[in-house]
Amino acid sequence: MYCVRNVTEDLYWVGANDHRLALFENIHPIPRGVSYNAYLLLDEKSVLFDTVDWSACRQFLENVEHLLGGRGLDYLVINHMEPDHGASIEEILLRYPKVKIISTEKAFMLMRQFGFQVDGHELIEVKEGDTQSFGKHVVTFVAAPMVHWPEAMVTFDTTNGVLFSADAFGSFGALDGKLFADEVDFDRDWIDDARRYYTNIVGKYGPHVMHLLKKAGTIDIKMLCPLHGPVWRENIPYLLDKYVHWATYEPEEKGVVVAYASMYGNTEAAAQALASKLCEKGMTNVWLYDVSNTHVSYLISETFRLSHVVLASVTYNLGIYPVMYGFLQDMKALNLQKRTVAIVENGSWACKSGDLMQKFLDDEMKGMTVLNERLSLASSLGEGKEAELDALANAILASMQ
Ligand SMILES: Cc1cc2nc3c(=O)[nH]c(=O)nc-3n(C[C@H](O)[C@H](O)[C@H](O)COP(=O)(O)O)c2cc1C
Repeated sequence: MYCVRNVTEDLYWVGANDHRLALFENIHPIPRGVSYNAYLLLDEKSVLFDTVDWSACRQFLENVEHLLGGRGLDYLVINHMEPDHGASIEEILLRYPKVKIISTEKAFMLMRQFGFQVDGHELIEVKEGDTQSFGKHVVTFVAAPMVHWPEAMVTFDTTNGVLFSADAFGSFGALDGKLFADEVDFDRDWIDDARRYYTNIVGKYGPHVMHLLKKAGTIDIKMLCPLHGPVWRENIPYLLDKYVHWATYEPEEKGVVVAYASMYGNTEAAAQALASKLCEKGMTNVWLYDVSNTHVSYLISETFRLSHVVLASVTYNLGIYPVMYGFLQDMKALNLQKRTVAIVENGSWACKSGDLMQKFLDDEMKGMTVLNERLSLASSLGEGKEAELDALANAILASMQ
């Protein structure tokens, strides 16, 4: 049975939702599932924009077949060939062998590399600024390298202002019927997943995203059709503003993420005490996470959101606690910058974690300001530590002015 929705009068969502996948890219937990979006335009020509993951292929094919109603498929535009969108290309080719595939040179190269059997079909290689008419609708192709793979492009329908934005403006989370962002309370129920999706999947490529956003600023976008998550037809500046923050590594809010690593609870207790101090002093936008039981994708997302980070770690065999070290490496890998960091260290006989975290932040990352004040624990937060704790909280607050 088909499951489709109208996007405009002649454009349809033909994607599918996946609640079975536990880990996106086999790394990131997606407890609310994910959608694979594809779109079918029924103009004088019939045009399919992207395909879906293999797991959603059957539903997708039923959707396309239903809407075509016996009509052939004229074009398949592949904005992004990554297998969670391109895996069903061959199934389309088997059913509609006369379809012409429009994509970039790099995408065709990668399709061959992945073993997608596209040769023998009509391939139309496009580049930045090329246009194509499908009847009433004329589209233009815009290169979007590294958003989030090198072959990516986006397609802008100049007739109605729809931007097929590939992985840009996407989100984790299954749609479950609610196709449009204005059909949900996005700021309450979706923004955390959208941020976690962006920061972990595309976060590294901020300059490339800014490049695309600058190009997008020159066209009159009425609708954003991403390959995951809701379609945007209202309040697009809200999402663009979030993207500018994320892509330039500017925090969205003044606030503190406290990430702690603790084996026996003493470093955790210090993190709690610091959070209480901050709240007592008026900064209540404070969020505590145990790195051992919080997937790092959530830590990354929160670190992109907030201006300040407290790293509280035990020393572990003369090193940083391994899970905390993993978090630091992820921050570096995703190019996170421009945060103010406070350090809490703990060691019972040879405390090293503070110096090592400081060195990592100074040497390996860009634009991180580490506060001079540091809370240093010998096993636990003893009575005599009140002044140090206070000084650290004050330093965090002072750096927010
Ligand atoms: C496996 C293991 C290795 C540790 N290695 C060190 C170390 O090299 N240097 C040190 O000063 N403390 C070391 N510690 C002690 C911890 O850094 C920390 O002081 C202690 O676990 C108390 O903090 P917690 O209650 O937050 O876990 C180690 C503890 C464990 C369990």
